[in-house]
Amino acid sequence: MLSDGSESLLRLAEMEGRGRALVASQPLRAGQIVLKDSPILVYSSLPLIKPGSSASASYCDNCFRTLLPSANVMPCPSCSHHHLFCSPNCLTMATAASHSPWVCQALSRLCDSPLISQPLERQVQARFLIAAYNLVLISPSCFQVLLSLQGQGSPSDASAVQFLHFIVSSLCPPPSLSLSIELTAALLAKDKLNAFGLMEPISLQQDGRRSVRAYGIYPKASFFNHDCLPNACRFDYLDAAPDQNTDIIVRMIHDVPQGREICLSYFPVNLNFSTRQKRLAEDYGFNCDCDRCKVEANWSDNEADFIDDNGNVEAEEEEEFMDEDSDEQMIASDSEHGVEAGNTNFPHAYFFFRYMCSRENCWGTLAPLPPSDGAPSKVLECNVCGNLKNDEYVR
Ligand SMILES: C[S@@+](CC[C@H](N)C(=O)[O-])C[C@H]1O[C@@H](n2cnc3c(N)ncnc32)[C@H](O)[C@@H]1O
Repeated sequence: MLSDGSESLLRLAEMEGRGRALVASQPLRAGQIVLKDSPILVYSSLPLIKPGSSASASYCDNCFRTLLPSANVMPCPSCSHHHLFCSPNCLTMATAASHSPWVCQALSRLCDSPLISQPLERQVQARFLIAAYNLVLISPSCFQVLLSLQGQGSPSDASAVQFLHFIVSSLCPPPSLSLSIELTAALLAKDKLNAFGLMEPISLQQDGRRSVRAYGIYPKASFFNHDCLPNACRFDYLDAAPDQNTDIIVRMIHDVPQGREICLSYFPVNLNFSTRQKRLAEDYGFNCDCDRCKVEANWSDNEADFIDDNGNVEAEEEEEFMDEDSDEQMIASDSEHGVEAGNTNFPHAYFFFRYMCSRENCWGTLAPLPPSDGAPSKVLECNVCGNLKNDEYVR
């Protein structure tokens, strides 16, 4: 199930109340790469008819690299809806896979349908469905993997499911697959629970907001459960990696012992308690009772304000944990990763100070670069903006 050597670092386990989970099968070190994963599908997060303004970035419709003005961009010769590729190689690869003749025709028909007046979310869901049904044609085994992921569909999504099912089955039914509304519902649920967002370059951030350029389904990384204080985080290098640029890697944020579950945070760690609880219940269908939530559930509104809605640790608290005496206590609570270890009511302040990116409006998480020759790296990398920072705790 887990390949590339990651099977010796992580094992798949069934955990009560959490489903499948990835657990450290040996002690893991800060910065260690515990998983490399390739997507079974990647799809654009842009509207079906892409904005033509020069302010909006354009991405290769195969590898999702940013298309630079100087690039030798190749349009799809068969469709009129702006599918662009960064090289002849990407065009050839796409024509045989993600932009197959059926996808090309299906997207063209959707661009001429009532779907284009629907909200962006609906259009992107349609893009996912087309990519998912295309898997049946280009890689039936990957389609089976997609079906095996968590997610069954819920009544709250019924109207979106009905609409998308009607549009796809009437305008562009996939060959050799009998569509059912149950299949559409299950696929959309799998997308919602498992898709990873691949962000736009930080240089395109507008008003402090950065959008997703594409979504990918990563079959092994889909087994990571959530923790509001994650011990690992994932990185992608869409514009930087010379090949297989849509692969992701997961690196440890700090050391963990054998047997510990390895978790990611499903969203930026700066969100406050009530926002996190709401998102996890509505989008992922569970109530989080991680160590951080156990502590924050008991905070009064006043204490909750230690972290404002933007994730800033407020001055008084920051001073407190930068104090020499409290420093050790917070290191201790972090290494235990439990609420018992600290006797402050903000035991995870240390995590924010050390592992949250300080760049304005970034909210990324920092993980050390991989250890070299067994020694921990002194450099932390942000998984959102890519900034590198010296880790003052590593001497
Ligand atoms: C991406 S999947 C993670 C793998 C999943 N456990 C499985 O069995 O395939 C996301 C789903 O896992 C479950 N999950 C993730 N984190 C959890 C947590 N901290 N507590 C309980 N369930 C969790 C929820 O059902 C969530 O919708």
